[in-house]
Amino acid sequence: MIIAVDGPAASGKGTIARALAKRYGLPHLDTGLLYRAVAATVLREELDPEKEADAVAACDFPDSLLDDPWLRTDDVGKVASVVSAHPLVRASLLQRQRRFAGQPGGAVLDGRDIGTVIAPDADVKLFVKATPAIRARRRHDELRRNGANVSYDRVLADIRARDERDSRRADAPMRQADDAALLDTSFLSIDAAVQRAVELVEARKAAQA
Ligand SMILES: Nc1ncnc2c1ncn2[C@@H]1O[C@H](COP(=O)(O)OP(=O)(O)OP(=O)(O)O)[C@@H](O)[C@H]1O
Ligand SMILES: Nc1ccn([C@@H]2O[C@H](COP(=O)(O)O)[C@@H](O)[C@H]2O)c(=O)n1
Repeated sequence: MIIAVDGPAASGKGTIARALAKRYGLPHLDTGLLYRAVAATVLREELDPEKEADAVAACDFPDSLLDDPWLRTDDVGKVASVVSAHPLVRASLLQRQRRFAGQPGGAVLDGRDIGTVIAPDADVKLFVKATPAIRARRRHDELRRNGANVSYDRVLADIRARDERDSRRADAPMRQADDAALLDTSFLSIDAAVQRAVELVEARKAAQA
């Protein structure tokens, strides 16, 4: 079974994807990490994220980079959203994601274009959303827990800018696939959001049986 989980930054899609992977015994890929690894390489090598050729050169990163906690920071996330708009960067990361999705038994992938581009034939597609203010609150809390000294207003502005870039780019913009179930986590606890996701997966499985 392939489960595609898409949605904007800090909507809770990673939390839900990890929980679904555990529940159904499937491997999980956080595809945002791949774009973050490209961004981190661009930053480390002092390349220009706006230049497609520079970003493409950064796609050849070592797998070990994916474990670097630096990738999870907001600064890297912002640059990830810039490099991810280049079609040649997306093309360079496409096969890796498709191979992961296509492994025997299936997989859970979360990102922005899983249900639309990476795995358009996924058995189950979820689009996870929450209001920008609630997402900013969650991300701000998370950053503060991790020791970052950043204001809520700055986090909200970053989230809005990232939404804008991710949904307006020409190639593989973030959007809900026509056949994806919408899961609004704005007023759900983590447990309730995961429970709802499981219900949606079970409903989709039953409809396909
Ligand atoms: N339903 C929820 N209620 C409260 N907090 C939540 C909920 N879902 C997730 N969170 C928290 O919000 C933060 C962002 O969640 P998560 O990392 O799953 O989002 P994401 O959509 O994968 O973000 P990104 O695209 O930036 O990787 C985390 O600190 C997580 O614990
Ligand atoms: N399938 C995807 C996944 C991510 N992106 C881009 O990467 C940025 C960081 O992603 P996170 O999920 O780790 O926040 C994101 O803002 C997107 O620009 C993507 O394009 N496609």
